[in-house]
Amino acid sequence: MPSRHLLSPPQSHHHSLHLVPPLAGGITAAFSCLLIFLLCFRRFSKKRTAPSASDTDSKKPPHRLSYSLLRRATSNFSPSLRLGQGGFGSVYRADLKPNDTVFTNSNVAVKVMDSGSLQGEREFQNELLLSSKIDCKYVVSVMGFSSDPRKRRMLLVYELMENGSLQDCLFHKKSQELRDWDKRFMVVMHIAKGLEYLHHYCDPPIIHGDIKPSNVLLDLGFNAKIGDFGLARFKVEDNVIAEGEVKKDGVEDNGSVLEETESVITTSVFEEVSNVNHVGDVERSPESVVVRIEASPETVFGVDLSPETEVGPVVSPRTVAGMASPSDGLEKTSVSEGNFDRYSVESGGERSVWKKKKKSVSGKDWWWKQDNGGDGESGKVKDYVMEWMRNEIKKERPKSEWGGASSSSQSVKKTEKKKKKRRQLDWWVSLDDEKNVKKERRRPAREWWKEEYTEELERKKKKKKKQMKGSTSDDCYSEKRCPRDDELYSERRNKRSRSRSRGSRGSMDWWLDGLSGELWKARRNSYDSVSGEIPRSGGISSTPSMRGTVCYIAPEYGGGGDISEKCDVYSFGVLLLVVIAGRRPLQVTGSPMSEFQRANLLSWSRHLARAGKLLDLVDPNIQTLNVEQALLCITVALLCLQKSPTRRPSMKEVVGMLSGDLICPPLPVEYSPSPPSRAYRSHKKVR
Ligand SMILES: Nc1ncnc2c1ncn2[C@@H]1O[C@H](COP(=O)(O)OP(=O)(O)OP(=O)(O)O)[C@@H](O)[C@H]1O
Repeated sequence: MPSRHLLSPPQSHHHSLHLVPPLAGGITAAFSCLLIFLLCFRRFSKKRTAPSASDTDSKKPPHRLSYSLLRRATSNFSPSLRLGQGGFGSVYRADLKPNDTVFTNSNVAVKVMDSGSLQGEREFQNELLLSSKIDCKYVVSVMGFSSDPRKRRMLLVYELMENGSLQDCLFHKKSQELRDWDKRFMVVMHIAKGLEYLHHYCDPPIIHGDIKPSNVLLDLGFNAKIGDFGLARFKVEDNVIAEGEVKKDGVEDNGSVLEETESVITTSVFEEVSNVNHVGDVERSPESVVVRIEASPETVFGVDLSPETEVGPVVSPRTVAGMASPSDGLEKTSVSEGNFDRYSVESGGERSVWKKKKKSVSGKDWWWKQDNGGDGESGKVKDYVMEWMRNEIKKERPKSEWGGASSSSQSVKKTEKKKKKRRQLDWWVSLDDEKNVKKERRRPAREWWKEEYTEELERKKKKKKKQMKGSTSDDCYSEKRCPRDDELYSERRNKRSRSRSRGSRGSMDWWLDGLSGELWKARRNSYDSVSGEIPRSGGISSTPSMRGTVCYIAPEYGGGGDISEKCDVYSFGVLLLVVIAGRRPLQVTGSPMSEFQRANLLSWSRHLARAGKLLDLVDPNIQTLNVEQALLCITVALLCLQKSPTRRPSMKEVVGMLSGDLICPPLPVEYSPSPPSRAYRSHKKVR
């Protein structure tokens, strides 16, 4: 028995040895089948859930091309082939010979970055790095590049968008096609889908950071694509900082590598921002404000774009995010309290350099400062816009009608004195007080303003009453009275500005409602691609800064606050209004006063919403208007423009609402023509 017992195990072992290979093989095969199936399923489901993703099979990284090839293709960068001028370079049409490249499309656009501009270099690198991650038919694709750091040559090759930018088509060419509502709606949908792709289908998600009409390009069929990723960045989850939170070292971290880098910002017109519209003979709109960061790209980015460097997707998001926002710390800190390594401001040859300070103020503070017209540089945005508007009025005002105040130098001096005194008071009133202003001309504006102002005061009173009753509901659309969006947003601001008198939110504050941005460090002006000129000061629409564009930039982002997709959503809201209204966000046209109330598109649209006249916003040039769609678009835009980022819809929701897949919620109470009566009834009950 023992011998049998002893023999049997080897037998069974031998037997099992025979069984193991097929069994293991079977398991491995089954496992690998399962793995393959899962992978396929994931890919398939990703494609199905991302309808906005490109219909191309795979994204090819941008090709390196030789400088001479691109020079030949653009006839030595002939001015006749120039498509437009951006903040940091010119864009040319290029005709590549089929033998020269691997591109199927021989017509391309070549952007020649200005040499010696650090911001230009930053944008060049950003575009390349992000393009390797983007594969969407609603985004302009970067096909190639040419780079020679020693000669400071940086060129980007894009797919050619035959109809240029949306800005040009809307405001300069006034394209006939865009008079068709369906085309406009299609453009809006494409932009929304492009953003939806960036926010929801990119891995990691990408925040564009500078959505505006000049960064939307149109192809032959007026299909819109989002371009210019110079300010874009990857969303880095672990980098999210709670509202107002300051990191241990006192500096908010936005993934910036520049905080540790000694750099110099040189802004030659910094001082001009607050009070100048004209420099020399050139009419300066806010677009013409320049900021340059001067440092070698190597020290700033730590990236070598030497000819041997391959551009591919081997860059970690973290690195890219850092690279995408190298100026964050620098800007942010310099905006608020001069917390910077070295910040140099040149003005009229004068140059001063500050050393690093330790104290830092959060981005929100910056915004409050802006809004409050607080001291420091940031407060100059409002001053500047006020100044700009005054100049606009003067320009628009015919001398025969308004002459008294401006005809004699004496009266000009008096007006100047008055201006200074009344800057903190009421701007509209100061206008009214100007000598020889015909009563009948000023009355409508004044009455209109009074109406607005009284409404505002009444709303504030009501708000206070409600607060005293202890309304705490956070649901905007619930039956209970809920805090309005701007109530939520301004709660903190009110706390900070207790020192200000209660009624000190003057008409200018109301008028500036929704205007945000960083005028003082706006980057170089982009020229109109058609005229090749600096845009007429008919509007402050395209004022790009290193963090976005005035009027398009979300308030929380402008101050160096946390960047999120909701910043893009806000910019999209502005863009949506611009496309529907066919005008710039800030624009004075025609006779001074009658048009003046409409000058700020954002506050005008809010005013119309409250008055229940949303359709008045629609561009009168639009033919075959689809009223329902137009109303839907305006409603979505207003939802996107809510000051509290959390209340703004996501781009997925925006696409859902615009395409009719999602039901659009009603407008927030502050935009409703009449406050919901039930809300008040419920309060009475509480009483
Ligand atoms: N791929 C393209 N196809 C056709 N035209 C283009 C293309 N890219 C740019 N352009 C034209 O060149 C102009 C300048 O573009 P660019 O991206 O350099 O600057 P911008 O976006 O207008 O300004 P900024 O860079 O200051 O934001 C655009 O307004 C557009 O008219």
